[in-house]
Order: sequence, then structure tokens, then C-alpha cells
Amino acid sequence: MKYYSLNKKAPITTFENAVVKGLAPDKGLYFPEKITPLPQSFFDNIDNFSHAEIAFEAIKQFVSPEISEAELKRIVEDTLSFDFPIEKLTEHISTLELFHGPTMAFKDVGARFMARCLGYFNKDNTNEVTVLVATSGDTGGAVANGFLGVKGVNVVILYPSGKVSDIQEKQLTTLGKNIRALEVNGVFDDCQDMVKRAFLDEELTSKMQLTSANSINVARWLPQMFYFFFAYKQLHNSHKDIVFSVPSGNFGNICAGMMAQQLGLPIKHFIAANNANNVVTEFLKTENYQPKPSVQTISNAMDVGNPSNFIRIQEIYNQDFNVLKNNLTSYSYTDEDTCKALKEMYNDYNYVADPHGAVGYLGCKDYLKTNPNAHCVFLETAHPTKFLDVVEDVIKENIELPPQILSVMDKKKKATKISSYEELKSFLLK
Ligand SMILES: Cc1ncc(COP(=O)(O)O)c(C=O)c1O
Ligand SMILES: N[C@@H](CCOP(=O)(O)O)C(=O)O
Repeated sequence: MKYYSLNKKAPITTFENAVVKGLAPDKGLYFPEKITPLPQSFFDNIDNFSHAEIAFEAIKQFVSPEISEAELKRIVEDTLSFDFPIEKLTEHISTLELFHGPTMAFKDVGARFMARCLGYFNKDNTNEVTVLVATSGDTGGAVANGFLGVKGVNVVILYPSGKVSDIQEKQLTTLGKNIRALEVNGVFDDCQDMVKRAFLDEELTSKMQLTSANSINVARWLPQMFYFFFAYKQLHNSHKDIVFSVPSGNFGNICAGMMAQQLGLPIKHFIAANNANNVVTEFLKTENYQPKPSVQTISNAMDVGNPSNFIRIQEIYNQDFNVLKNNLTSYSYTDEDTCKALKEMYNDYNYVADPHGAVGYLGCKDYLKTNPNAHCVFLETAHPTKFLDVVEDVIKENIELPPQILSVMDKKKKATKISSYEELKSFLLK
């Protein structure tokens, strides 16, 4: 597959180059040149396919010919070594649990897939790569875990000081080896801006090969398509009109769902469920896209004021506002709404959600008011214990810590504080 830059001022490139570079030289996000829908026979037989087989079919066209079919099979099998169960809350609402991986957030799949692609491209150990990643909470931990010990790859994670949960901070600051963390005096958008600026800094790029492990990178973004296929496989025999409510921040996950829809997956509609960071909710009301500084919420991983992937969403729908509006509804919720939803799910369905999933659940409830026949799946994007203080305080119960969380609890944080781009640069050049 060839990829072009959405800024349209950079040469067309290969999958390998798009992964190794992360961002195009004109600062644009890469986008596949062509999307070929999967054959009807694939959907007719989906019940007979394993997760790895589904993932292989979904992503094959985007990575070939650079990654051979045999190699791709190995990569997806290795990446998808955990489950993606559906829990049914009501006849009309289900949740797809995406937190059964090593860091208990949906980022694990993309991080593991990308780490394996980079490892494959660097199999001769000739090209050292520095992976820069900005995180509002979960990407950092998943990338740290997924890239730990990958030869020839150094990871630098930027996170906003005081704005990630204690467990998220442990996951991204304690692994050591080839993983280093920078605690930024600012918000997530400052971290993301610094990362993007580094890619354009010739003094840096002439001395090191930089890439991104945010959803900017096609190898981190595209595997998120798999979730929508996995949910469809589990639900299509009992439900028609499947709608997804996706707790959204940087909009990579929902945008990957839209790619799955372009591949022919029968998805009726998308709901972008937002916290108070409501740039897209407002855009759909006003047609005016107005990024603004992010505000802090209890669903902190979605505290994004300028979502990177919105430009990809517009490309998918050919910049046509009306087509986009037919496919996407967006709601925004306060922290108070989120707490009420956490409590309601616990009391009514005995289900312990996390604050991000709770925002997704609210999206389902609002959508079903006007579309009562749909079946709405909200993505449970992280395990509730990653937000222990908030969740235990709301449900008034202690929750058992899973082994993935226990394993980092007593580790010692190691992070370097920075306040400016210049400090990032000198850290990288050291
Ligand atoms: C738990 C959780 N939910 C939702 C999101 C938002 O996902 P996206 O940035 O793909 O919109 C994130 C961060 O990305 C997250 O960590
Ligand atoms: N919510 C994310 C923010 C970065 O999103 P990404 O998908 O672009 O990496 C986080 O948890 O860090």
C-alpha cells in the first residue's frame, strides 16, 4: 500500500516509510491511497474465523507488499494473545471490553502491532530509531510495555505532569531499559505539539531517526480497526443495526472504526462520546472546527483539545459535512454525568466500568432515545482499576487489583521534568 500525506505537500510513500517516519515531511498525517472493501464471503464466514484470521484479512492490504503474508500472520497472532469479550448490559446496550491486554487499555493492540512491525523492519539491527510518544494516560504505558527491549528502538514518552492517574504514571515511568519518561509541565496538547515539532527540527532529524507511536503512526492507528470486527462477529447473529459509541480523545479509535466500515463492515452509525473536551461535538453543531486548550476531567485520557485524527475522519468522508453527519453523532458529558453513569451501571447491571467507558455508555443511552431499535456497543477502553480513586469513590466498594496492575504498584517512578521544547531537544541530543 502506498500512503499520501493529508497536507498533500509530501511525496507518496510506502508502508515501511510511513511507519519509520511517523509523520510526513510536510507535517501531515499519512493516509492509505486506496481502500478496497473485503469480499462478501469474508463477512458471510466471519463466525468461522479466529481473531488473528480476521485481523490478518482486515489489515493485509495496508501492509503489503513490505510485510509478507507469512510474517503478517506471525505478527497478528503474537499481537492478539488476549481476549476481547462482549458483555451485554441490556437488549440494546453491550460493551466490548478492550482492557484484557498487558497494560489494560485498548492501546495495547496498536502498540504491540507497531513494535513488531518496527522490529521486523529493523531485523538486521542497522537502523536505530527513537520513538517519541505523547500520552494523556494510556498510550504511554502501552507503548512502554509493547516496545520494552525491542532492539534498536529507544522510546521517549512525554506526559502531562499531574494529569494522568497514579497507575498510568507507574506504567509509563517504571520500566527502565530502552524506555524513558519526560514529565511535562503542561497539558496533553503541549506534549503532542512538542512531538510534532521535533519531527520538523532538522537539527534533530539529521542526527537521529525519529518516529511516533501515537495514532499519528499508521501502524499504531490501523490495528484499532480489529475491535469493530471482533464485536460484529460476536453480535451479528443476534442484532442488526449495530452502532458503536466510542469514548474519544485523539479520535484514532473511532477513525479506525470508520476504516473498518469502509472495508465493508456493516456498522450503522458512530457516536463520538466526549467529556468536556468537546471540539468535535461543537463542530457537528456549527460546522466550525475550533480546537481549544484541553480541560482536565476524570476521564483524563480523553483530555485532548485538538484531536490529531479528525483530519483523517474528514478525508474518509471526502470533507463532506453532510455525509459525516449522517455517520457520526457526538455528545459531550460532564464529570458529574460520568460519575452518575458509573453508579448506574454498578447498581443496575452490577457492572464496574471505568470513567471513559462510562462516557461511552452515556453516548449509547442518548442515541437510543431517538433510535430505539439499534444495538449500541460502547467500547470499554480501559480497566476500572486504572482509575481506582474515582471508581472506588463512586461505587463505594473496593475493587480487586488484577496482576497487570499489581505488578507495577510498588515500582519506583523515574521521570525527567521538562517545561519547554528546548528542554526536550537537549534531552534527545544528550
Ligand atoms: C481509556 C481511553 N479511552 C479513550 C481514549 C480516547 O481514544 P482516542 O484517542 O483514540 O480517541 C483513550 C486515549 O486515547 C483512552 O486511553
Ligand atoms: N488518549 C491517549 C492520547 C494519545 O492518543 P493516541 O491514540 O494518538 O496515541 C493516551 O492515553 O495517551
